[in-house]
Amino acid sequence: MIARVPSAAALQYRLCAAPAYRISDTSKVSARSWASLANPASSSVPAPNSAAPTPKPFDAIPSVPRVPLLGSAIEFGKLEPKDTGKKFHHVVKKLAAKYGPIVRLRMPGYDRDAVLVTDPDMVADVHRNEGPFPKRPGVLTWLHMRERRQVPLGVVFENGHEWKKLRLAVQAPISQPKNVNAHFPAINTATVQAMTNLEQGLREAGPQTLAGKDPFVMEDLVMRWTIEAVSEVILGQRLGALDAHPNPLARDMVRTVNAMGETTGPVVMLPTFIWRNQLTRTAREHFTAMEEMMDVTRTLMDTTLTECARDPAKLQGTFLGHVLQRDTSITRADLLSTTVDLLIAGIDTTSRTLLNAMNLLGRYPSVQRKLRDEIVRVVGENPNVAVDAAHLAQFKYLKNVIMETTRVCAVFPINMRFLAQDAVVGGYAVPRDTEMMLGMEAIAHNDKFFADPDTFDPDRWDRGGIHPFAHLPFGFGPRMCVGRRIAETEMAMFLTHLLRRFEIRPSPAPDDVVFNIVLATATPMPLRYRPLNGATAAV
Ligand code: HEM
Repeated sequence: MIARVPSAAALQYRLCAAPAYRISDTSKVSARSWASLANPASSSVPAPNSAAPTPKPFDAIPSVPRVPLLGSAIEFGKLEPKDTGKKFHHVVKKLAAKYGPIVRLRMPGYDRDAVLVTDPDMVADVHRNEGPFPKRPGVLTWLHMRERRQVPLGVVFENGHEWKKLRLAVQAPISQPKNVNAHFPAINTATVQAMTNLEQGLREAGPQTLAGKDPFVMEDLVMRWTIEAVSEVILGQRLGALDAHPNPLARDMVRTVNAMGETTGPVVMLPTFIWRNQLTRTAREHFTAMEEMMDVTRTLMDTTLTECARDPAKLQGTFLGHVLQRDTSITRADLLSTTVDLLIAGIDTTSRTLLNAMNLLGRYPSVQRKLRDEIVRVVGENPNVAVDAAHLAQFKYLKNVIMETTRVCAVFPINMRFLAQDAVVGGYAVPRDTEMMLGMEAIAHNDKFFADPDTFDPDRWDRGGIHPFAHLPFGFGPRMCVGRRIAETEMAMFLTHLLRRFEIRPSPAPDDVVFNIVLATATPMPLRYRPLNGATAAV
């Protein structure tokens, strides 16, 4: 049966005035959280449009050539000859330019076609047909590793009822406001420590760096800060990732998250038998990194649980505590896989978005000034004043800055879904279970959907007129990012502290961005800082 779904163009394009974000009853995830500016007003499906034209057949969708084993990789390589896997976001844009906004292709290792869409109306068509248990394909190498180790797939890769069970277990502790707000003091303290580390780092790097003339490499510090914040929420304790001699487990985590990021793109472009048998160095490094991430998390979890057996109060309000106290259906193995998922999904995404935000704020001094003015108005000038939930609720421009950062510099170039039912997508009949690739980054950079798309213009989110499915940085529907509230809180907290202590000096745009699970700069993000007058002394 074809579900006739009217074009999303029929929806009202509303931004800030949108009523509470409503998702299917199967998910109790966040009501519209404070940074959710561009979420569609509702995910409910409008009444079918009986006047819709008969859909064109699936086979009429433009198709990318493919060969056995390699799928469409040869055509991908022609479009983007160098580092094709690492530049898959460019491939997506070039496919859209060559074949149009809907195209069939085959990923290496797959025996079925996927459909790539790069039009917000079609993204809406897909989400309206994702069903109450939205299904997303996994990364084949990650699935293989978990199957080999006989551990469950975890909340990111599980599907169906098993996913729902894990999702419900995760959701309350990490997305309900009262639970996230409970971690504010610890995240605040970690952020102050990160600011102290930054100032010390600038001093140690020399007067040119302290004066904001030479760049400062910030990746490691931001990543360690994110680990500190996420581990507070998940494990109920700070790891000491920001200490002068960081906890070795935190160091291992930075290393393995980076290695997983760097190796996934190239390895998934290889024929399956090559990575399965680990015939290349990158494939070997990839599997080693995944194994290590699992081992580090197991050690952390075991240590936490042993400590908490002695002092159960420690786990109060944390993800682990919540699951252990209330949910007997979650096994220890489920807990391990899902904790790995939360750490992987929560570290690189947030730290990359912050690095992007800082580079953009340096390049757009008037935006930075306007943001600092708002921060000082809401929290005050004294950098020692802690930031709390009431402050965050008052920010308006900060929300726009984060939203615009995720648009200009997305961390995920594509999102994925399987259709839950036969559907009409972009006027074509697409059968259920078809794998749909949503080219969100290509849409965000298309001047058809965003005026002057390369310009960092946070005010555009107040002007309205943006298609509600044109920018979904945290995804959409019951399967949208479960860590959104934590991510928003962390980023707001970090920028609020940073801009009260430092000026971000102008730097060039990063010249090379690669697909390392998330989009990341190939070399350190160009960033320069200068402490504001006397602001740092009292930390
Ligand atoms: C700026 C930061 C972040 C961005 C841009 C981001 C973005 C996303 C996106 C686009 C998805 C896919 C949603 C969909 O399929 O509709 C996702 C899923 C997910 N994210 Fe995030 N995320 C961020 C931070 C976090 C954090 C901090 C955590 C956890 C602490 C987290 C945990 C997850 C998990 C577990 C999923 C899978 C949810 C599921 O399949 O049910 N994310 N994220």
